[in-house]
Amino acid sequence: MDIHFEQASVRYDARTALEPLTLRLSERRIGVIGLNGSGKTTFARLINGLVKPSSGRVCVNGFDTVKNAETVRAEAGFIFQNPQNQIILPILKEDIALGLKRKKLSNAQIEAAVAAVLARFGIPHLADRRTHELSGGELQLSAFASVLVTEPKILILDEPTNQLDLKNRNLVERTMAGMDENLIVITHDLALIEGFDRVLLFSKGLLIGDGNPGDVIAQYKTLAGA
Ligand SMILES: Nc1ncnc2c1ncn2[C@@H]1O[C@H](COP(=O)(O)OP(=O)(O)OP(=O)(O)O)[C@@H](O)[C@H]1O
Repeated sequence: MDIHFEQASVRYDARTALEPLTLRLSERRIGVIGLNGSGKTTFARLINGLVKPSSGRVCVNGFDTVKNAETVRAEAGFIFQNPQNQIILPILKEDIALGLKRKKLSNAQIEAAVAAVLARFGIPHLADRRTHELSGGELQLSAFASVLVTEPKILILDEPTNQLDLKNRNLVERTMAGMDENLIVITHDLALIEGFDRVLLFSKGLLIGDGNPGDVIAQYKTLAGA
C-alpha cells in the first residue's frame, strides 16, 4: 500500500475540516483517532475519493483520487459508520452481488464469489435473509462482505464497532485480525487499534500525533483530559 497526501486540505464552505497535510502511508494496519469533529472521517474519505481535496492532492498506489477516481474506488473500499447505509437491496446475497455488476462476470462466477465471501465471514446462513431484519453485528459483517467481494487492496473502516454490543464488537475485532487486506480504521474504541502498526491522531483538522499505538493513544488521553 502506498498512500500519498501532498499538501491536501479540505474546506466545507468557510470551515476548514482538514489543514494542508503531507503524509505517506505504507503500513498494513493504521488506526485513526481524535475527538469528535477533528477531521478523521474527512481524512479517510479523501483516501478513496469520496471527498475531493480543496487544495493539494492524494494518490493511492500511484493513482490520483480525482483524476483516476474509478481506479481509486476499486483499490480502496470504504465501510461506512452505519452499515445500514451500505446495504441497499432487500436480500443479502443480491446486495453483495450488486458490487460485482461492473465486472464482466457470468452468473455462475457471481454466485461463486458471493458464496465465497459469505463463507469467509462466517455468514453463509444469511444469504437469503431480508437485510432490514439483520442484527447490528450481522449487518456489520454483511458490510464487510459487500465491500470485500470486489477485492479492494485497501479497506477503510469508519468506526466499525460503533453501535455493537460486546459480543459483536469482539467478533468484528477477531474478523479484522484475520484479514490480510491493508486496513485503515477510524475509531473511538482504542483497544481495537492497540496492536496496529501505526496510529494517527487528529485535532481540529491537524495531524498532531503519528507513531506507535502506545505513544499516540497516551497523547490522545492527555489531549482528552482522560
Ligand atoms: N459535508 C460537510 N459539510 C460541512 N461541514 C462538514 C461536512 N462534513 C464534515 N464537516 C465538518 O468538518 C469537521 C470535521 O468533520 P469529520 O466528520 O471529518 O470529523 P470526525 O473526526 O470524523 O468526527 P466524529 O468523531 O464526530 O465522527 C467538523 O467540524 C464537521 O462539522
